Amino acid sequence: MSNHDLTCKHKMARQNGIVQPLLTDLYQITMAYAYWKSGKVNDVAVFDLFFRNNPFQGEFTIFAGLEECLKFLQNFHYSDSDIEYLMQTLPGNIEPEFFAYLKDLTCKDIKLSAIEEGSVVFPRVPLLRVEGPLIIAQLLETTLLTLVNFASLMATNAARYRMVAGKNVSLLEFGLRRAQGPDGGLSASKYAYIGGFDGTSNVLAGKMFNIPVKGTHAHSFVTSFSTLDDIHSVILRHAETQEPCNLLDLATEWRNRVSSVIDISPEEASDGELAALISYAIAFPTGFLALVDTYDVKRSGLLNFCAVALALNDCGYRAVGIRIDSGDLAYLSVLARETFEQIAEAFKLPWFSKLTIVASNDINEDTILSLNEQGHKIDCFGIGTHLVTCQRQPALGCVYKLVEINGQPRIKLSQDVGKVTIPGHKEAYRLFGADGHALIDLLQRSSEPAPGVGQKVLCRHPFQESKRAYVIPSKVEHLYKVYWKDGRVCIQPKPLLEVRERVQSSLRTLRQDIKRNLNPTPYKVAVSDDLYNFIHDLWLQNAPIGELS
Ligand SMILES: Nc1ncnc2c1ncn2[C@@H]1O[C@H](COP(=O)(O)OP(=O)(O)OP(=O)(O)O)[C@@H](O)[C@H]1O
Ligand SMILES: O=P(O)(O)OC[C@H]1O[C@H](OP(=O)(O)OP(=O)(O)O)[C@H](O)[C@@H]1O
Ligand SMILES: O=C(O)c1cccnc1
Ligand SMILES: [Mg+2]
Repeated sequence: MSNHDLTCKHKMARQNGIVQPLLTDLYQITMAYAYWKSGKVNDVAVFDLFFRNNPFQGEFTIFAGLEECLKFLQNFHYSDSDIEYLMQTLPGNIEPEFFAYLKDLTCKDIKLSAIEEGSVVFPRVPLLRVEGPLIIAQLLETTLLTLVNFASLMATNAARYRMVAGKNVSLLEFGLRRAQGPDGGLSASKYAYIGGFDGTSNVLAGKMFNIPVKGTHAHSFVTSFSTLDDIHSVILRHAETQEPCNLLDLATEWRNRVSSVIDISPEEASDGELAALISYAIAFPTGFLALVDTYDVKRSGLLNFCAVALALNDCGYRAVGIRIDSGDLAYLSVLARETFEQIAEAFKLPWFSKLTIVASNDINEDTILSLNEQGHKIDCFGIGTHLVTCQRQPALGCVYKLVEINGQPRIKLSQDVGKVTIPGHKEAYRLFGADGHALIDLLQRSSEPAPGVGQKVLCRHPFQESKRAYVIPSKVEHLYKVYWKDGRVCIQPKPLLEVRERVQSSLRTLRQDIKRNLNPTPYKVAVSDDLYNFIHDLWLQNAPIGELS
């Protein structure tokens, strides 16, 4: 296991090169031309980016991806080859002046307001508000969505794993091999860390984002050894005296002694496995964490591991622990802990009882909950597939909707009331109760005064007339800050470690019933009375009156 230096100074790391203006849907560029052709170059728009439902049958979401959005705005520029490609690809009738216009486009006239990255967020409350020239704001849609959707889904997924695992268990992300391609894997590692994982096996993610990189070894390392003769060198120098120690002799002797303590015959244990573990211990005497389930955890892996760990102890080194990657993880972790306790007792080595037990193999939220009920003795979960592919819900449905143009509100109607957009330039506030918990998120028109502490505010359900409540907040948090304006980043994004801490502090403001795994209570999102009337007046103005025949 290796630890990464966390004290490294934060800098806005370079963006994955794939994030560029052409990483968008064709229709954004064709619309840009049609806007341009129809004289909308000076139109000013407001777009909201929001989601409609929390993922994973939960009642909260973690907002992530903001830092990457800022880097995208900062670097937004069509290169010569981009323009050349568009000229070849778009229909031949497109006027050359449009390409000249695209060539000079930047995000200098865009203003981006956002909720702080790592915050808990809720349906319908915009995460980003993008204001500026219609054409440019429109061109940003797909890329901003792709940067926020998976990031927030992953961070939420990871935060849920952290909640069920509890704070005393380590969580490692092992998903790169199973992720949705290289970019999915890289993003998964970054946002798993933000959501509360402690490290990743993904080395590039470690380098790019300054995330601790950790790992053990695979079954192939064990199966590549067949007999004790496969050991290349049996010598390890003592940690202090530098005297050469024969680790094979020591481990063989210890295997006999351990076998009588735990009542497992050394004949049953695999010599190939012992050879592999000795070789691994010689390579990593200070980081000996061995996979013990290649043949049989009880009859071979544990015995061989204890033998090598005790041999290492004779050479002045302490082993780290084991990983179990198959079988009944509750039963095997309890068995391993009992074995370590027996050895600690028999050979007067109290630290042996505290050796780390890592478990992996298709683990998900439900597995962890079940293992908790069974009283497992696992210190660390290594989690891949379910975490990084977000198998339980593979997409967060963030959308990007026009809510105002040239100062005029816009509404998108739908048969499905939940899909009707909330029009106009709005502010969002989080109102807290006397016990410090967040009570409700309130959307208001930007022209309204902010709700005041100790003042009674009428909070209304955006679409159900009879659902309303008075709230007297003991604290009011304005959710938006301007992150990008006049062509520059106004608030530097926080280092990853601080965003990771923000996730936990933000989650602490939620009542437990909102966070529980089974049938959580919904958190309320409301609109002011003013905004309620504004929505419904606009709705009536825009909804066609049908004719019955
Ligand atoms: N005690 C337990 N309670 C609940 N789920 C468990 C427990 N132990 C393991 N699991 C989960 O059960 C599944 C077992 O997977 P599977 O049936 O493939 O068995 P396996 O042990 O991997 O088999 P194999 O030896 O073939 O690799 C995994 O998803 C694992 O996380
Ligand atoms: O199970 P996940 O949550 O995706 O975690 C990652 C898995 O990747 C590794 O082996 P791999 O699955 O490649 O092979 P194995 O199952 O045969 O061990 C590891 O041993 C885990 O099992
Ligand atoms: O380091 C490990 O143990 C590891 C890394 C990736 C996938 N499975 C396990
Ligand atoms: Mg596996």
